[in-house]
Amino acid sequence: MTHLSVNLNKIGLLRNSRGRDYPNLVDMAERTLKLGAFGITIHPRPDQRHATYQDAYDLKELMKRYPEAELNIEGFPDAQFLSVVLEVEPHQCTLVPDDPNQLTSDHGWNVARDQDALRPVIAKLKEKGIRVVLFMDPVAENMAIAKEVGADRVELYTEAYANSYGKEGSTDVLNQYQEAAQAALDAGLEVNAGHDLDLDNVQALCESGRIAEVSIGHALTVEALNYGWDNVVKAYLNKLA
Ligand SMILES: CC(=O)[C@@H](O)[C@H](O)COP(=O)(O)O
Ligand SMILES: NCC(=O)COP(=O)(O)O
Repeated sequence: MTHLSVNLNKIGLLRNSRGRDYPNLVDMAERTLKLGAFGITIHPRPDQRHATYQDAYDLKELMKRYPEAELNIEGFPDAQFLSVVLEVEPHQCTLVPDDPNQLTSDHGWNVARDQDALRPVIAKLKEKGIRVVLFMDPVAENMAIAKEVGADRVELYTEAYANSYGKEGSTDVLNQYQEAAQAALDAGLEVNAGHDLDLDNVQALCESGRIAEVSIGHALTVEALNYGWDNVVKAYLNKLA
């Protein structure tokens, strides 16, 4: 079974569009946990275009009432992000090598190049008991160094998989992800996955049993416009059971 962590960035985007607390992100998080989701993910970016740093504190309070569930905070480890994460102490922190001006996340870490910067950051997070995940492209050869710099898990960046799904050559792409996942497991890492996953493509990625957790937000929110939030969350849970 693969755990579902629902990314609420797009709920934050909708909320911020009117400068009011509607929809309330914490209410949506609680609704999602009550439906059976394993966790909640937010990715506060420096411009706080959607999820905010305050959301992290507010969700931390919510999670105290759901001890079985997890909070995952994703982001680039700049000083502000790290200060918030070290205060909030989420169950999991996923480090993403995003530039502040990127539209969205679109690449994984170059751990070999960035290892000197990553090591102390990872160590500081782990001192607080936070599980540390590195957002990575699906390259099997890069998994050992992710372990070596101290990560507990990798999150496979799945946009390429999503783009290939249902098209010619999709099996080769899926095999690349499975090989990268196996290499991570062989290195002593657990494996998460995320970005552009949806109700159509998620099951084929996860049925091998290698993926511990998927974090899904954008497509889930769009699908909810068509089928309803509760129905979509339950549909993901069925696909991942
Ligand atoms: C790291 C990743 O792929 C996603 O978690 C990211 O949170 C998407 O960010 P946006 O919601 O800003 O597109
Ligand atoms: N880490 C992936 C995530 O949290 C959500 O990505 P997406 O489903 O919004 O593309």
